[in-house]
Amino acid sequence: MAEKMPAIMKTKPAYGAELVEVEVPKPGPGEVLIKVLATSICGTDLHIYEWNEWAQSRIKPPQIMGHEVAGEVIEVGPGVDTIQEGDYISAETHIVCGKCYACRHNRYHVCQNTKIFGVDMDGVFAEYAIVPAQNAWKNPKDMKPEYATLQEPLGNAVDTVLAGPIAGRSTLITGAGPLGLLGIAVAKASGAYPVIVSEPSEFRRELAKKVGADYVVNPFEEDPVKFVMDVTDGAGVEVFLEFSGAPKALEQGLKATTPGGRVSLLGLFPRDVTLDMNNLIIFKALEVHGITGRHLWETWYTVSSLIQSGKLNLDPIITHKYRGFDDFEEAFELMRAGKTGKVVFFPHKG
Ligand SMILES: NC(=O)C1=CN([C@@H]2O[C@H](COP(=O)(O)OP(=O)(O)OC[C@H]3O[C@@H](n4cnc5c(N)ncnc54)[C@H](O)[C@@H]3O)[C@@H](O)[C@H]2O)C=CC1
Ligand SMILES: CC(=O)[C@H](N)C(=O)O
Ligand SMILES: [Zn+2]
Ligand SMILES: [Zn+2]
Repeated sequence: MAEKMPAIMKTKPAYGAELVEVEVPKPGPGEVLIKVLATSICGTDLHIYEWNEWAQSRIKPPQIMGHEVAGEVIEVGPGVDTIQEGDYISAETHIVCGKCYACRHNRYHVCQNTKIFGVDMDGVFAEYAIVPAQNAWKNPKDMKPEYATLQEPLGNAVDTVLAGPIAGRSTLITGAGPLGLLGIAVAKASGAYPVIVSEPSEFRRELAKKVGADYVVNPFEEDPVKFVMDVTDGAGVEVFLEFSGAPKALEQGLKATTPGGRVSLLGLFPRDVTLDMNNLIIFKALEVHGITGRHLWETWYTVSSLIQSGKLNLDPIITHKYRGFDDFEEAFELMRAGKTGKVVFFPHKG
């Protein structure tokens, strides 16, 4: 194995990132070293790349970026007995403390001391990477690396879609970015019908259709509430899944949800949102879920089984594949421009 490797690093507190040569790291106690077989870009990586306000408050350059991954374990650190050399793993990115009030109630997804790799420490946009053994998830050997790396964001989508009954339920999804597209795949694999998607980008509406959306609507040209009422004979949808983080989409979705229906909110809003709570939520007796991270480890079992079932239509979502990191700037800029679904790197060129 080489002693040096290329890595996409946030080198400076400014826009962008650099492809640099760094030492291949050694696994410390409780850690494993993986050969990265596939790694994908998350919206959070874009925020770090763009150096937005959140990134400025959280990231401490220089740091290797990236957290969605699939790889083969090539070395285990001292004290690791759950993972072995040769295991094919993905990783939960939230490193939880196991000791706080939330953890002691098995609510690891809201651990108050969560650290995230690729955010609070070096990440996986490299040929080799360190993963804490407690965060490793073993994959079946025949799972394609480009699917295995998507399990972490798929976990967000699974928790959003499956927070309540979905089979046979009319469903509105607002936002068909990478996460909304994964949400469509999960909703369709789980038997939702009809799945209506509201998304302003034509490119992403087309992707939504390829993934399996039954209807798509452009909320900037047509009223999505009327659209939903027409499709559902005036009833509104049973399930509203918010994946856009757009305040207007939230309001429209709540209006389009049938009284007594279920709402799951994953999208993060850029500012405080003002809503007519009485008429949009309380008098409609809506069941509202906030969604964050993934349930450990229940969500990972569901995600892995869904992929293995062959029922998740992931191929149209993976719009860009890169061998090596040489074109990483193109990948980031395309994603920033909304011209991608999921972007996957295969770091090893050979
Ligand atoms: N709660 C959590 O744990 C997590 C939340 N997120 C959030 O999930 C959301 C989705 O993530 P990505 O797909 O990566 O984001 P994205 O920004 O790529 O996708 C959002 C999509 O919403 C669309 N959109 C904008 N205005 C709209 C409107 N009025 N109606 C309908 N669609 C509209 C955009 O065109 C875009 O395609 C983001 O807000 C992100 O911050 C991401 C990861 C974890
Ligand atoms: C911070 C992240 O981007 C991560 N995917 C998460 O689920 O929290
Ligand atoms: Zn992420
Ligand atoms: Zn905790």
